[in-house]
Amino acid sequence: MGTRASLLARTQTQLVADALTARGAEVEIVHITTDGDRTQAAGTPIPGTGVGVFTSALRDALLDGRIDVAVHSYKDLPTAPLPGIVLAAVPERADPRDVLVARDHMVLGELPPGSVVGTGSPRRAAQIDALGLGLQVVGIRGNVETRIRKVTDGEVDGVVLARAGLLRIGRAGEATEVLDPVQMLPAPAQGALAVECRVADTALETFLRSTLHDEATAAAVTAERAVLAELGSPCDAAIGALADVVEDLDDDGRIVERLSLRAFATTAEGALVRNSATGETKDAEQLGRSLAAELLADGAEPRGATSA
Ligand SMILES: NCc1[nH]cc(CCC(=O)O)c1CC(=O)O
Repeated sequence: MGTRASLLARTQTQLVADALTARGAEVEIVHITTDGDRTQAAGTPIPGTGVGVFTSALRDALLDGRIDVAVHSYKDLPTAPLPGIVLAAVPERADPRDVLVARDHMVLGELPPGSVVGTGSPRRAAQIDALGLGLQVVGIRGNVETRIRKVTDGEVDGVVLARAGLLRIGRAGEATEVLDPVQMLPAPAQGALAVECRVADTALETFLRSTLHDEATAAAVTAERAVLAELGSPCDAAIGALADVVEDLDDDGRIVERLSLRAFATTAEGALVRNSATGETKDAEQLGRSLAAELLADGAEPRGATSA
């Protein structure tokens, strides 16, 4: 198995490795350095887009046989499938919500106007602006530990991070507020992992799927990513989406599972447009696509139109 060298990536890979080992697999983990890690370490911004910079080196290693299994943060993967590689399993997702880590134990509403919130995510920045609290958003980069340190060091008053990442590295207790998705919709597939192998390794694919795959997570993430595929790309798009599997009653009064999906995107002027829909879990992809179409009809900026 290959992993990036960051604490979060290593922890996520170990989580999957442990599950495979428990089922009798022999696992060796190798570290792969990505362009994203290199540019991040050098402190240079990744121009325009971060799409795939963290995931492409792992996929290269998979394709050329240095590794057999790659574990990605699903939300960092480009939406287009890559020939030769198959998504073998989507394990049960961790908490998809974002959290605030702020100075003096403050929640968002307690930060005085003018307070500086650090995030490199256009999605988080757009939603913080939309709260109208007078907070100032500054772009920051670096791994999770680096970003928390910017609060401790007083460089910023707060940062917004994925709760799943903090949970995995054992630092969820440092969050000062868990942000409600009504205020802060997470990135599509946030908190979920994507476990990939080569298309040709069908026995390995079957093993990974039977050991790791979670259908409810996969349905939710499929709907969320379908919104993204229609409207933008990971990292550079101010797009949020969150699907929950909920219980509903069908026409005969029987309990059925349905997907409840909410999403937002931004107009060319930077205003938020939000919408929501529910559908059957088996139609997850279609549910996401039609919600994206509604967002476009509501004025969301179409894919590729953005210059910033
Ligand atoms: N963009 C980086 C990234 N990719 C995955 C996670 C956290 C884990 C996850 O969301 O699955 C993070 C850090 C963050 O957004 O705070």
